[in-house]
Amino acid sequence: MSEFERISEHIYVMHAEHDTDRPMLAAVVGHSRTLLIDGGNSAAHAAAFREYLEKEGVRPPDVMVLTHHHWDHSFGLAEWSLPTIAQKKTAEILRGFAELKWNADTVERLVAEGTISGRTQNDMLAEYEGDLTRIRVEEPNIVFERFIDVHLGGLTCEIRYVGGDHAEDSCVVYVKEEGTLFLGDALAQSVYGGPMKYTTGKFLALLDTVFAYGANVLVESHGRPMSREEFYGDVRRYELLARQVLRHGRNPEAVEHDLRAELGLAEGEALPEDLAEAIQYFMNGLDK
Ligand SMILES: O=c1ccn([C@@H]2O[C@H](COP(=O)(O)O)[C@@H](O)[C@H]2O)c(=O)[nH]1
Repeated sequence: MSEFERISEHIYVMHAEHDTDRPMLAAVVGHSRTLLIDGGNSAAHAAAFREYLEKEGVRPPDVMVLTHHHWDHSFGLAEWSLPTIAQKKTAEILRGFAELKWNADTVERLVAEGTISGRTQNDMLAEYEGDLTRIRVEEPNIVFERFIDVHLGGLTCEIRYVGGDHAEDSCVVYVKEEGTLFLGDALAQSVYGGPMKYTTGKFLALLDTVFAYGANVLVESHGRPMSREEFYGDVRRYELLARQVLRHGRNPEAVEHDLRAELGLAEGEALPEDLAEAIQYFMNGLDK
């Protein structure tokens, strides 16, 4: 069941849906322009958000930005017929995807070569109801390298390339006057091209970048909007973990031991599952 919400005076969202891996879509509405953040994973996903915005009487999007190239954020692009802003690498990757003839064999080949995962293949099959020939990919047409600002009338969205493990082209979008930072999936581990990983240096540098905004609300594409306090509380656990990995290197037992002490876990109390997985991702990210 799709869930829509006006999260502030100027920001409307369609929340993430996990069944077919639909990320959050957002519309940032200024006096003279509306910016759409991400295009969705399919025409159906895009249409659901557009219909909600119409129903709410919101000024329709004038321009879109992609947070990164992954299918779930970009394959709905064609449905919107909008000027689309993307980082240079995002545009390059989607140009390559746009040239493909999409069908089950193409997706099978992309899985075999590690460009996407078997889980993505399943998510695509679910979203496109088994017919992968319905996939349409379009290339973005406004390309930037490091920063671009979008003025919406009384609101400025600062788009910034940050990279990271999840996708080499990840960007964040800061709605300055609202103090709201859209993180896309920038803080997540890698998902394609081998075992999932976090690279300690990249992760800690990214956290510094994120903290420097001093945002009041932080939004991850597959999560719920969080207050600064909630977000810092959650991500701080990963920061502590990354610092233990810097200290102990390829010694997961020592990492876990000291992390448990820092988190104040009692003897016999289980390490939260997400952190146990993340230890493995950080180990995978260490140089061989
Ligand atoms: O652990 C995971 C998480 C996700 N995937 C697949 O990758 C794509 C892109 O990742 P996002 O975090 O959703 O952007 C996602 O649609 C899943 O199909 C994965 O293989 N393993």
